[in-house]
Amino acid sequence: MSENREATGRPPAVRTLLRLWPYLRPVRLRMSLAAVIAIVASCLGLVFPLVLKWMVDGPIAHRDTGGVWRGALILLLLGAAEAGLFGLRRWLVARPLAGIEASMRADLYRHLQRLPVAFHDRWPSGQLLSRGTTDLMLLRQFLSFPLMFLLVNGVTIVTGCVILLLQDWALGLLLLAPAVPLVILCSVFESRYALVARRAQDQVGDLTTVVEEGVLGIRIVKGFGRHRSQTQAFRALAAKLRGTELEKGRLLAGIWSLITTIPELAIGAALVFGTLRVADGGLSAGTLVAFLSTALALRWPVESIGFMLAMSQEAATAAERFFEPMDAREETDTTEEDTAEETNTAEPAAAGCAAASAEGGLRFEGVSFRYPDAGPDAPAVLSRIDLHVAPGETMALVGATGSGKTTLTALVPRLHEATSGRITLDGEDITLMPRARLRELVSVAFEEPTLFSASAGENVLMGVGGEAGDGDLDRALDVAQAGFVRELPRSTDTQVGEQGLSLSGGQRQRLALARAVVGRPRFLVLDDPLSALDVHTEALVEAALRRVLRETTALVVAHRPSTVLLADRVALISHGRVAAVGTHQQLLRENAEYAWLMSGEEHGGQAATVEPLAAAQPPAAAEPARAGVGGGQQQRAEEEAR
Ligand SMILES: Nc1ncnc2c1ncn2[C@@H]1O[C@H](COP(=O)(O)OP(=O)(O)OP(=O)(O)O)[C@@H](O)[C@H]1O
Repeated sequence: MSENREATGRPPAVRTLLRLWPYLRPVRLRMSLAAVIAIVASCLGLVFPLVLKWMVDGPIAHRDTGGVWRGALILLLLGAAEAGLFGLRRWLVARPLAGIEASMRADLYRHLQRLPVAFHDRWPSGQLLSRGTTDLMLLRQFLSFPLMFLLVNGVTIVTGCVILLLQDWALGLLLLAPAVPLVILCSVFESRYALVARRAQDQVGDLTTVVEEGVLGIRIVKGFGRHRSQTQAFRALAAKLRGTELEKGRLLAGIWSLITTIPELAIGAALVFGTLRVADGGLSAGTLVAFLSTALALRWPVESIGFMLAMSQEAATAAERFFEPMDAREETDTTEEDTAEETNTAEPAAAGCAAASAEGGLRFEGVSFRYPDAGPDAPAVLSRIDLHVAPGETMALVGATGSGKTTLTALVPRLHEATSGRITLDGEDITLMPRARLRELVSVAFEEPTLFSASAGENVLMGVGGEAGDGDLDRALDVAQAGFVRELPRSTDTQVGEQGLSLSGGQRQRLALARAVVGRPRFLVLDDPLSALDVHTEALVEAALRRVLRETTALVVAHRPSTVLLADRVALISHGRVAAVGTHQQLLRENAEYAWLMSGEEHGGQAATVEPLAAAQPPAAAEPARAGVGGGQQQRAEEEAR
């Protein structure tokens, strides 16, 4: 990831940094005031040499002790004022900068939530994580320090140079001569450092991804004894990052030594030249002292330019990385207005399907789909799907692994957008509906149940957006046979831990199912939601689900016959097309592929000889071994790895 980006053209650092203006705008007055205060404080430092000149040529030359004390007092007051003003600047910027960082982070998070699933399929989560943490921290540091001090030090250097030239133009020119090579060196350094800084920050993102995967996949890592290879992969990335950081260090050391040495040589030359002129009587000792003190006072502003340029480059890189995901287009209609509109217009999902028109139910009309990152020449995952699930009907989707069942279900809540064709809910095109309304109408539960670091109850109630009462929670838990929650130490208030990993797979699946049904959705999309349950629990969940399915229009991906028996009709998906639609019995009799899929036989088995399953049989008893398609491609890959 990191290497590719270096090759691409980058906008100039200044242009990237200017994009931060909308965040700075609200605090511009406070920041400007802080900058003025810092400039005054910094220029006060240049008054010290002038006081020294006055002391050397005046009270010290005339042995006036009172004058020396007065000079010392002035120096003390100047020092106190300088320190006080710098402290005031710090106080002025601390609060607005923390605010800017917080609002940028909030914007990024809000935006990520609204980006399409296709975006998240492409982007490693560690990259996003590092942009929301490390990069924003770098930006805050930049706004707090280099942004202001490049200006402050610039003004101080210009003022100091004017003072130097006014004191003695010949010495002044001698001292300023290195400015030209320094500017050239700085610009070369800047362009080199920009590339290395980008590489380092991308590598931090890659490293974060590896750490995250290692932590989340700890069971697989341990289960397959992969900790060594994981550690090696981590070490390799960490070594790469270390190399890049060392490269940064080398560049910084190079520019720092040049920025320090060249002015020091100029000061040395000015000292020799100035001393000769004092000896000749062409220059007063006080003027030479003042000149050299001014030159020394300018050392820090000049020397600091090197690392402030480095920090600015890192900030430009951080801003570029921040705006990359921010520039990605959000799902088009997920706006606040939609939410408001939805609140006003959406009928309660609990209204059931009574209002369904003749066009009602869920309808796919000539729907095709190709994953956006698959490329234009890749074959479509779904081709010309025509399917109608009547109001109140449950349709099972059956098909071999990779045939496109999950993809088809993902199109209903618009997790992906159909490439062509249209999908309607009760006659209404889903692309014309506000997403918030669509997602209230449609509830989903996926095979891989995702839970959040919240209480079990909160996880379930996510399915209704927080307006449900205890009755709904209890009903949903009963339907999903998730009564185990009540046995937990703090009942439904028990925290389920990160991603619900403190629960078993079956328990997580039941909570995810409870979340899907708690809002009594009009349309229910279930992607093999019972796969992790033992046969007894599955039979209980199915019995309860049957009642829920009577009140809703449902699309259920099914791998095993017992789940298929929940459905009124079955659609067989084969290579991204609807190969057949009918009842379970019909398809068993008439469709060899379906019969084979339901038989659980190895590929090549005699599909035609498969005994049809009796629909009247109780689900658990009707179930043979899990159908051959059960685990999916990922699971198969894991088995192969084993
Ligand atoms: N994000 C993605 N980007 C590109 N291709 C994808 C993506 N997700 C799935 N695919 C591909 O789309 C095809 C259909 O996948 P899908 O998950 O819909 O199959 P499925 O029928 O649900 O399989 P299973 O029964 O194993 O869950 C597969 O070839 C898969 O490799």
